[in-house]
Amino acid sequence: MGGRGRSRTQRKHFRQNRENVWKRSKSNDHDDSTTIATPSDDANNKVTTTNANNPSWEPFATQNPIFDEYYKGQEIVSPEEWDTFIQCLRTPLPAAFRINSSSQFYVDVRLQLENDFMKSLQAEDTDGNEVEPIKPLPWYPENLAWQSNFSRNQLRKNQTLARFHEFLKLENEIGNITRQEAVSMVPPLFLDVRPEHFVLDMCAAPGSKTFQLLEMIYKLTEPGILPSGMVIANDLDVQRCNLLIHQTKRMCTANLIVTNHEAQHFPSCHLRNHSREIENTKELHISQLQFDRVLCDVPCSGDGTLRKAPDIWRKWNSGMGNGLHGLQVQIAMRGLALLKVGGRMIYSTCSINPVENEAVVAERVTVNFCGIVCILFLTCFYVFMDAKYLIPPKLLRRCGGAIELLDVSTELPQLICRPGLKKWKVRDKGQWWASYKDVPKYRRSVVTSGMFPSGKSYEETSEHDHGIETGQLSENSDGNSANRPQVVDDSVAPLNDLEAEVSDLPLDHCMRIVPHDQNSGAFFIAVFHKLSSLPPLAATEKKPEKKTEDSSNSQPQKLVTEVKEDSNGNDINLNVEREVQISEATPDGDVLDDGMGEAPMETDQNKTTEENEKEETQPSSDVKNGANVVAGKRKLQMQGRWRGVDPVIFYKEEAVVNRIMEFYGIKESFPFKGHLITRNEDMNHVKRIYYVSNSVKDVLELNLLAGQQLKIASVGLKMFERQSSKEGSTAPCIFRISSEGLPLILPHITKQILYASAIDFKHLLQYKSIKFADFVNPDFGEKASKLMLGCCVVVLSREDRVLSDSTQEDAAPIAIGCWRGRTNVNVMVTALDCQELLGRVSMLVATEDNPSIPQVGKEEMANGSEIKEDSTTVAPATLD
Ligand SMILES: C[S@@+](CC[C@H](N)C(=O)[O-])C[C@H]1O[C@@H](n2cnc3c(N)ncnc32)[C@H](O)[C@@H]1O
Repeated sequence: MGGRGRSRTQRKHFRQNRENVWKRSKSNDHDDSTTIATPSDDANNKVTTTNANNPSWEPFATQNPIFDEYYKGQEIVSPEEWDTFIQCLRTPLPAAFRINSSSQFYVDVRLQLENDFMKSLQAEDTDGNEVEPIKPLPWYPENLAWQSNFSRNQLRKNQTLARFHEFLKLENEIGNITRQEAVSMVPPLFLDVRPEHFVLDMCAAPGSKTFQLLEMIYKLTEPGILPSGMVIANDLDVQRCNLLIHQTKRMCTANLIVTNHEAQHFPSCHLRNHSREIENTKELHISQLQFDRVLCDVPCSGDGTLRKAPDIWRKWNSGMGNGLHGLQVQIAMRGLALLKVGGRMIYSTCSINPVENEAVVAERVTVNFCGIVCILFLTCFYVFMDAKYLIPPKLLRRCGGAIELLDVSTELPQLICRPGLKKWKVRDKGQWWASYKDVPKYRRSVVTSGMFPSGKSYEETSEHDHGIETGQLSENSDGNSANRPQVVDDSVAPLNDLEAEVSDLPLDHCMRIVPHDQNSGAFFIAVFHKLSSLPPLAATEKKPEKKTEDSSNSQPQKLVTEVKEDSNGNDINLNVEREVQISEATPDGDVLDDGMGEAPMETDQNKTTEENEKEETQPSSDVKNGANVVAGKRKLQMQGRWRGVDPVIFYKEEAVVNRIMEFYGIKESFPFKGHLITRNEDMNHVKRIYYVSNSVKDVLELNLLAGQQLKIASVGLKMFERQSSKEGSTAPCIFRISSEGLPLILPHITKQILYASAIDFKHLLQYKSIKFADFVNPDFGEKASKLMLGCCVVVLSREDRVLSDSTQEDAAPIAIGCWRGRTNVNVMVTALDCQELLGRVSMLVATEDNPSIPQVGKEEMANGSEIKEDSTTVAPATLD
């Protein structure tokens, strides 16, 4: 599992993804500046920084007076700390990365970091610089997360650093490490995920946290055994979803479904209205989607990532947070509805703004789900209706008690977190508002009561002082009319001396990470525990939010089949096809305007899942012959009601499945039949067969019965691929085992396996194709010649593996997929993976007892620059 089998397309996506890529070094220094953050280059503490995304190489301005005014006003840090805080925000972020604990070689990678790089760098004089070049993040378990912090200058002068840099790039490409901002690694650590959990990651792209969640699900599972839990990773944005799919492919997991929904409308596939189907389906294990754990890492203004994305300095204004508050509440409340009683949910943002953080939490804690729905309802119509006709929020607070806010700050004692704020103000159009009662009527569609610490509605706070309503003008401290519609320039408004409301909720249980505490980005985390079912929702018709005057940049979206559900995620009304116009005050995205626009719900992705997955070891051939292509154009695929998405079909071609089982000698004990799916309706031209875990199978079956409510972008582990070469099609079994699927199926197959000595295994990796007669061990060649024509698996013989302290006795076998041709054995692994495996195997077996094996290990591992990125194809079209 993990670390193998990535396509060229996938690697390209990695490189394009700012969050997750270690870019290959170029001779250009500017490019290097994005490769590794270089705080010490900012020697003069100038308020500028360079960025490769800036085409003119103009430095970014790293200051914004409105930002300063806003956060000073919010007292985000004490006045004494302000200078340290703001200076820290202006320096680039140290690079951080995680070792993928699902990778076969993760222990070796960690040892290399601890024993080789860290010690060597400590021993060397790194240019007299006091910055520690690499160190494990003290709060991350098992030394699996690291931070590196050195300058281009140091990199140029220090050979160990240069070697380390190459090592990072290679390991990232291979999938053994993932680049991820340090603070972004925190939320999953508080989620307490166990292997049996059903986990929902509501806003998951590009997938850094999904990857962590999957690692947690897989923790402690034996090779070849799947955990009983699963992860559903959802994101609204199709392009970002694709990044997520490529990112998580490195996990080689059968326990993941990637979906493409608005999180606030995520379906629960409840079968209450389908009792007939339930009766017919005796084996259905679940009748509704409910989750043990929910991660709600919502879209936010992203100002906590200023050190990584300095372009935000220029764009930042206080309207960003205000505009996102409503959406954040909706997503979080949907998460709570889908959470099982007893479950845990995390709400997190990479924003510093209390309106996006504590205010969202307060809204939920105060009134819980039922209350929020009603508050949203009130908010939508406040502008139209007199408050006296609406349900008083005092009543709504009685719904409280179903959710508690946990204090988990002691769970990671080494992580420096500050308690959440209990008081803040709201700023809108250059005005500060301390209480909702002060907000003029014409702004109450934008500034809602839930944004304030008390969460009190107009009725509650105004004490019937309806001056504004009756047209009396009130004046703010500057003598301006507070309720007269006026355009106030955000940059010139004075900081009002208002006394902020103080929340009486335990918002100090929330955790704020500020940059200067541990040289990191900023983050906000709140942990919820669901104590009991949420009160049933009154028959409230959810209506589209009124388009506010701030929503000029929102896109109307077509939402098909909005499934109405009550507060516990039960469907109220299924299969109602209608169109709703949704408008949001600001576009979403983790960092606003990140160049990835919001995708409409119905997208014609124009490509099938199969087409999207570029062939790894053979040219694409059979798509053209498939039924999907009509008169040169692809017919639009349909997944239930979702247009433009490939269907998910259980693969039940009895003859083919039996042939595969027979050819590889798949053990009866392995749950095989019923676990295979394809994304192609034309069974004669299926190119790939995917394997799904029990848990994913259950969800897919439920989804089918519930009318395909889930819009599934990706599911299953690619287990078999059709071998479409001439020779391949004459083999007894035309489906070869894919490199992703090999670790899972290997313990369960009994045929087509060869055990190679270290020298023959290495020769295979080096030469890729070897004639039977040319193996060092003639016995191996003979055994190979006796296998059936077609796919086979070559396993490094255990006797030839030197098990060091780091490699446990029960370590997973090292194996590669090959093709037994008429005269040769051919390796079917990408060139990059061959190179990396060669290095690892060399380290494992190159000993004094084995002097014939060249000592290529360490150099090959570190010398990533010698590896040609494009040399992916190793299995020749003609296999012999
Ligand atoms: C902060 S990012 C998530 C980062 C991600 N959790 C990770 O660790 O890699 C927020 C994500 O929310 C997505 N998003 C925005 N609006 C959404 C919505 N209404 N429903 C679901 N996802 C949404 C964006 O496309 C973006 O990928």
